[in-house]
Amino acid sequence: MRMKETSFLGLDNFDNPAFEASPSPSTSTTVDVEMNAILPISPSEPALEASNNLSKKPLAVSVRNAYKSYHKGTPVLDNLSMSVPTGCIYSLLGSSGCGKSTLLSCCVGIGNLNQGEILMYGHQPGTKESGVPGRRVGYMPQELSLYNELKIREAFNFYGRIYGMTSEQVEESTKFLIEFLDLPPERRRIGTLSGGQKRRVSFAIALIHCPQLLILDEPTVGVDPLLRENIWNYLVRLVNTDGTTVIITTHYIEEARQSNLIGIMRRGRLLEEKSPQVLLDEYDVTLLEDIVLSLCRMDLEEKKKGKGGAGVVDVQKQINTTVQINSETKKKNVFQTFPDENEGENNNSPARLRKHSTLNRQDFPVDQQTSFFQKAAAVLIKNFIVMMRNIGFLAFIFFIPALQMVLISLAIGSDPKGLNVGVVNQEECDFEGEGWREILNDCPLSKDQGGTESLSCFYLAALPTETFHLINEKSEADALTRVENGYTYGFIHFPSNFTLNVECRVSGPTLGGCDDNPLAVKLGSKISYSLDLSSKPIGQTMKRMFIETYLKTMSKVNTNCNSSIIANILYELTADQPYNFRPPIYGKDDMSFKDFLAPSVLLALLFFFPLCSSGVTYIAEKKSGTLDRALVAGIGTTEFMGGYLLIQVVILLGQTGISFLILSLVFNLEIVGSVILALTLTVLVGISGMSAGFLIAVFCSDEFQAVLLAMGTFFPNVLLAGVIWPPEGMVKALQYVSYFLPCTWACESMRSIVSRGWGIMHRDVWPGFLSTLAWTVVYWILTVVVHRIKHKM
Ligand SMILES: Nc1ncnc2c1ncn2[C@@H]1O[C@H](COP(=O)(O)OP(=O)(O)OP(=O)(O)O)[C@@H](O)[C@H]1O
Repeated sequence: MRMKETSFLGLDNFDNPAFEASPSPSTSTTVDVEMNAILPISPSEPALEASNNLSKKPLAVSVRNAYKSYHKGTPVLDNLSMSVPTGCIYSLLGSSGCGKSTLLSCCVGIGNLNQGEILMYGHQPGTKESGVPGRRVGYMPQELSLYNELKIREAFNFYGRIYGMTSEQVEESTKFLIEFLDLPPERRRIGTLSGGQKRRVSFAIALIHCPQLLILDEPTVGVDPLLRENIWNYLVRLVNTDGTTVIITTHYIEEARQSNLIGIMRRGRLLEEKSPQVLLDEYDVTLLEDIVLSLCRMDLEEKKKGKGGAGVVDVQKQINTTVQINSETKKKNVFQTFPDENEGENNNSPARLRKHSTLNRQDFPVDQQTSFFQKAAAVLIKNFIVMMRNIGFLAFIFFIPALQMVLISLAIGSDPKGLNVGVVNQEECDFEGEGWREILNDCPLSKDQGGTESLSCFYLAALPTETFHLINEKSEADALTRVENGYTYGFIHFPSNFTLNVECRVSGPTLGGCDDNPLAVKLGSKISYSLDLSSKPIGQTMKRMFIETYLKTMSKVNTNCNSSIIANILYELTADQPYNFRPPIYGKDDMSFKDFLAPSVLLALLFFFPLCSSGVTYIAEKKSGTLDRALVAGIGTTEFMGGYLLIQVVILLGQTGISFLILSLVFNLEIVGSVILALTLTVLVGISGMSAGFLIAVFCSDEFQAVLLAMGTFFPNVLLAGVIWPPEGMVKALQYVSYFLPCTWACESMRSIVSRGWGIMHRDVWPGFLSTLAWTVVYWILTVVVHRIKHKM
């Protein structure tokens, strides 16, 4: 025989308009549970009367034909209907994984159904009228969902602020909850508490604002029996005196006797929804556990048989077996029914403790909303405390971009040093002898003037000692072997009579001693370089240095030889070329690659670090459940992220200031234009990076994924945005791609400010600001939209 699913309280008719608003669960679909032997016995009269009273109350929560599956897999909620009247304790029971937490998360609005409807006080969660999320509900998720860095009092303050409580109200509530739940002192940091203590703090947070609706996912796990008893007594009292509605899940089945209604779930369906007594009467058992245990057994058996849908096993048979086992092992109900709260109050009785707190629901009217600024301030203060608790990490975060800049400045852009270069000099010059560099003060062309008469010696002496380490070679063959063996980066060759040939070339054969063959003179006056150019930066440095030194040498010859005729001609011929570089309009003659790199790398770093930090922090909040909890408490996406944004901006200001200070003081980066403009652009780029981090975080469920994604975007951004090489050097197609990257315009703008001194109105400057702002807006819109879609809020 097929049995109708859950008839609410066992009754089919409801006079209450709230029930009429939605289809009666009694008319909902049937479950495929074969109840061969079940012939429910009529419940006792008092049980039925209690059920009748409940059915007259309006519904706090109404779920109709809920269907949900994760990733289009097996349904977690399968056509489930549930009705929770106001002012009652509703216990959701069922085996592990049957969908209890999923159902609760959909009720509070952090999960969403694929089909069906949930109404909270007659309205969909997420609407203002439902009051959920918001101060109407106190939610305790299954995970602890606590900020380990906060002290107990600070955690209470955080949620108190979200609910719009005054500090006196929070104080009063805190005092009561600490005493009632036997919590450690309020100054204890949550991270140092035991698992059970943390769970109690989590429970206390749900209670702090005396909510109208309490949704508690396994609040009594890890709590000792005495305290469990107190908690249940307290819940009963809340229901009886304040009219609070409580939905609770528990695996301590017998606890649920204290509830007014029990919903038994199995595989995403609600099999029963009745008062405990009605259930016990109907199934003719003494323990609720017997009913649930048998359902769990059925699950296990079906899993073994590989069955998918709801059971086809004989429930009554299962229950009978369970009862047999239970009666052998447990002669007595281990979980005593709690004493009435008014009977014999002991010192720890919640009824007595409750008298310490004068707070009540009227202090927090549901229709009064906490303002945006109050909520954002709550997040901001919480973030600030968390940040200050990790002071070492904070210092690291402050200095990390500056440290990276120091590394980059030390490692990139400077000329290579200590390069081994061989010298094959067939002219006389003992350049390894002592004091040979002093010849730089000589005139190499005239012995009369005390010169060496060796232009080669003069040239070698002028080569920068920091860059080159010269090694005397006997022959070109030896020098070549050393290059081939990797000892030297090349060698310089001077032919014999190099100086004479140079003079002959300048003054002609009249000088005397010159070769008659002009070609021989020409060849004899040439310096030859044989170089290892496999390393472009080293090869280019060597070439540049050799030519620059040659030009300098000739200029020195001219000066040192008192502008003798030959020296003059020599200088005219070699050093003074028919072109002229006037002083640079922007930049400097001796500008290094570092000067090009520093401003743009700083921007790239200050985009990347906030991106990672905001992304990872936000994901950590998501994973720990604190984000969901804050959302249920009434924090909106914008308020939550706004609170983060402000704190990140403070960090960003620190990072930017330190980086600029180090760059200009230690590495002499000269900012020609407005420093304020450069700083503003950097901070804007950082905010843009942070916003990109939030966007990444809404897509990723794991920090590792987020960091991988961030790194994946970092390199294209650095490579294509003109950070280390100007876009003009890229192939045309990539240049177009480059214009659509978040840092390209900003980098160009930054260079124009730093090296050219241009202002905001310049056509190369304002696009950097505009594109950064535009990207930030795009990130925020996408983040909020995706977040809302995911949470359906
Ligand atoms: N985010 C998720 N993605 C995929 N599957 C999920 C997700 N959350 C829950 N589930 C699956 O949905 C099913 C129901 O999970 P749920 O947490 O609602 O069960 P439960 O009844 O609360 O279990 P328990 O009593 O052990 O807490 C489980 O099979 C679980 O693996």
